[in-house]
Amino acid sequence: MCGPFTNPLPQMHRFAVHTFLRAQSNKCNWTPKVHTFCHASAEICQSWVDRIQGLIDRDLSRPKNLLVLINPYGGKKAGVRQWETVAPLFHKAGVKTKVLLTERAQHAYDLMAQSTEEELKNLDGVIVVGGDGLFNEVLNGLVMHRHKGHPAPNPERVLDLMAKRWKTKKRNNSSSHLPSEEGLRALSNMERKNDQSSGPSFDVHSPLLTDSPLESRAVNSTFLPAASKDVVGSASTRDPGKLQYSGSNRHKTNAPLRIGIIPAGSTDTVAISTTGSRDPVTAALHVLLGDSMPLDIVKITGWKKTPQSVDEPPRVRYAASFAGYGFYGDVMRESENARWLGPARYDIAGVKVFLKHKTYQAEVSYLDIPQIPAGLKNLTPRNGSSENSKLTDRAHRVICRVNCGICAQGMDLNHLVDSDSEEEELEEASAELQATKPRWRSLRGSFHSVGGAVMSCRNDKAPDGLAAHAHLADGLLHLILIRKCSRPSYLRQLISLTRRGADPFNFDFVEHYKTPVFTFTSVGEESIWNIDGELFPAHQLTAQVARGLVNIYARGPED
Ligand SMILES: Nc1ncnc2c1ncn2[C@@H]1O[C@H](COP(=O)(O)OP(=O)(O)OP(=O)(O)O)[C@@H](O)[C@H]1O
Repeated sequence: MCGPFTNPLPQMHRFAVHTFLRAQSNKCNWTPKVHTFCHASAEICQSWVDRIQGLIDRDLSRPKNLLVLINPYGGKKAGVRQWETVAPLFHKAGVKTKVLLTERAQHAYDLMAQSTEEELKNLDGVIVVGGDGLFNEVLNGLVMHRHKGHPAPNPERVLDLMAKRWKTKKRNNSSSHLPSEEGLRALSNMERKNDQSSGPSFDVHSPLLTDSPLESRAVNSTFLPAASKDVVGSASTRDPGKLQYSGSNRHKTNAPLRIGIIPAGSTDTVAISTTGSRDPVTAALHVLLGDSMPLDIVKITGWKKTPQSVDEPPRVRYAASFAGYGFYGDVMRESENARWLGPARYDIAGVKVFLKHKTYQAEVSYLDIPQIPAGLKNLTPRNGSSENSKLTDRAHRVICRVNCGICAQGMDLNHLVDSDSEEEELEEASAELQATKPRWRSLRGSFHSVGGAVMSCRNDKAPDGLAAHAHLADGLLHLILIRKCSRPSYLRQLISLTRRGADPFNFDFVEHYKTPVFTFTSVGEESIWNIDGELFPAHQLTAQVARGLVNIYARGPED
């Protein structure tokens, strides 16, 4: 805000400029700061005010019209209070807000899904005052019927074609790529014998997708420089009531619709992973300054709720942070029965599920991209050896922060996913070309958990996140497999997540791969998927990254 007022001392005139300060302890946490300027001449003061206001008004990335959705029952039921804390900032910045309290689960989803394109065009953004669940509802409501992505590869088809191609290759070429022992193990996996073994199985060149799993959607990946944008703005109004978009007489910015999140949930993973902070005022400042960045989203397709299900169409859900099976699904299922305990329900459910120490048989396939741009290159395992991949991964760990070079590279992996390539063609291709080809790899075993993290998934319990060096907009997710291990070993792994700087992948029962897509098939007793904190039963599942599918009011963590 900036505006002149008269000094009690007769000859001085002053005006105030509202901006913010970074906290010394954690520079991701911002506090509002007011600078006061004065001059003896009222005209000069006014000219400065006009000049600053003119610059603010010309910044089209700043929102003017927002829809605010508050979950009054999320987290510690502090949603309304959090909004009341930050609403004066929106008022000062002159941002119009339409505020709605959600009345039930799925309310936010319905509002977004039922909004017409015209209504959405008249909004600069949707602000979620709640947790990851509410964010997920808004995300799904916005993209479910609007996102025209590539069809999900069916897990069964991936496995069958891999087996078929491998058999063909073996018949045609006695000097197969694979050591015979490994190949035989892989083949026996494919034939679904009751194999309890663990370890990497086999790979087949050329993905089996009918189309690329990657989004080539042009994203607004302008990572806005902090310094030029840090004056908040001017007068505002709060406009509570029903959902009515004011289409006329408004100043539409040129930025795409963005989603903002004022954290008021139990875990607030999305807010912490995208801004580094759980502070509502910081979150509000990111919105008011017009911060903008694309965010990768995982499209989850589930087939068959149970192995027995028949004639069920596949179900789709989009996730912004994490899809986890086994331990993560069981904890979520257990905690849903104890919502009345508030955020403490996760701890209690976690202990209960940990003590049961269950494992689940599954087959997991992922697309290995052997050649990806510099900076990411060595993060992807190249030879299936988990030991090797762990070493390269540790050596090239890059945390996603504000102005992230990796996310800004504009990586387009579509050319790597060439479904027309015939196996023979590939055989003839140079070694160099072969090295650039994506390939499916498949694993089978008993897992405590199977997880896909598309962002770091930082939270209070895991300060570095489940996947500390996952990027917000690189088009890849982190596939994390926890194989069967002893209870004390698993406990050590879980504890490593709670310690800053520890390495939760440095265990011989943990496997970790970066990929744009993976498929999953359960082979025995079933757990349930936990997708951004919501339960999702699926016997078979595909997770594919849609690169930069949505834009958010954030710039990435500064720390
Ligand atoms: N008025 C309401 N009454 C009951 N449930 C609601 C209402 N509004 C929203 N919900 C549901 O509450 C769920 C959880 O909300 P939210 O994500 O805000 O809090 P949380 O689960 O405590 O936090 P987190 O997801 O960060 O752990 C949402 O998925 C939504 O379906």
